[in-house]
Amino acid sequence: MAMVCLTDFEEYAKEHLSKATWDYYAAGADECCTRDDNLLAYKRIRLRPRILRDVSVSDTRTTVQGTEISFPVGIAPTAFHCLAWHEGEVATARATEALNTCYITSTYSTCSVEEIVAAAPNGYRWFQLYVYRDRKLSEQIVHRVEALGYKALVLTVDVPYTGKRRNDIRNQFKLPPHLKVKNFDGVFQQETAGPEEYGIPANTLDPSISWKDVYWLQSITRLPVIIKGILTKEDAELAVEHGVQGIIVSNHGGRQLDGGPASIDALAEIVDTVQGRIEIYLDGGIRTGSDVLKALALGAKCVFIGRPAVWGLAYKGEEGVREVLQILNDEFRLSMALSGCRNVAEINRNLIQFSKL
Ligand SMILES: Cc1cc2nc3c(=O)[nH]c(=O)nc-3n(C[C@H](O)[C@H](O)[C@H](O)COP(=O)(O)O)c2cc1C
Ligand SMILES: CCCCCCC(=O)C(=O)O
Repeated sequence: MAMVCLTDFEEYAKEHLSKATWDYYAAGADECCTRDDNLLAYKRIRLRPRILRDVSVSDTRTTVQGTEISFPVGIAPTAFHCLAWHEGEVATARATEALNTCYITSTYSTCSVEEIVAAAPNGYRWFQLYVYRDRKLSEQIVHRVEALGYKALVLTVDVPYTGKRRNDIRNQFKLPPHLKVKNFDGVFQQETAGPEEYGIPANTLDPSISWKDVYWLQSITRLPVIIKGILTKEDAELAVEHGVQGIIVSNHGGRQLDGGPASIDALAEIVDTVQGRIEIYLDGGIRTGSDVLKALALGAKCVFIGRPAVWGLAYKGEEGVREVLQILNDEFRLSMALSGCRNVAEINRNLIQFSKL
């Protein structure tokens, strides 16, 4: 079967994964309004293409946190890759190394960070962190990833509690016993008396985290800290004031608060507030190269894909993720050229038709 666009991978994954696994990856919170709007919002945005600009050569390279990547699309942190493909995050890491882009490894990976780095030693990676009630646990993983050469910490701030995902509840979804959250093998896997979520003790994440924990994190690491899950200009301003190096505008793929904005709709006010003081990235609903172009035109430095990477894994492991990234890269290059941009520096807000917003 010829895979032409990311939806082809989605259809393949839906057909080939077990229902419970598919439902977990696809899930949005409650009525899934925000999840669905993440995609629809791109379709409401229209572009203003420029013509006759000699687009015979185009360059999709950019930098994130000072490091060059081949195009402005990376992989967002998603949990449990071994559910989609037996090699799990090792395959994802190899694909992103091959395509020279950024892979944000989830705290809840089913391969350990050591296995991931060994499999793709030259890959460019950030580590996504959840803050635990037991700060020592978070501190230990921070020091491990620092020693392994991870280049930034992505602090996820939109999960004080897990959103209500109806099908996961109906399916009583949990990680099967042969898979583990490998970074915490022997810690999370201990018998616990309390309730579990997804096979993980439910009370591990700390719902009391606050801005002072950003200072705490900065005090235990020399890595740049990037906050993932900001949707308002007020919080963006606080992030800058707290000295972080980046923001990922994100609603967690619509899996947390239902009724919040599509991430692309939240981007402009954040960009306008931050005024270039730190880098702004975005995830949520990116499915085509023109989505990438729109996000960059509205001020994102780079975007990240969540579910499409998992669909690629379900299709053919490393090769599948490579194909997903390559298709997005090709589509992005074409959209750039068709709108008159020769490189990412030429992408700006003039490309957006505001009267249609
Ligand atoms: C199955 C799944 C698991 C996820 N796991 C994590 C996670 O462990 N940590 C995290 O910060 N975000 C997690 N996310 C959110 C993603 O990082 C990202 O925000 C979202 O998937 C982007 O939307 P998209 O799937 O439409 O690209 C997860 C999302 C999905 C779909
Ligand atoms: C106990 C919390 C599990 C969170 C799993 C990963 C995640 O963020 C998701 O959206 O799913």
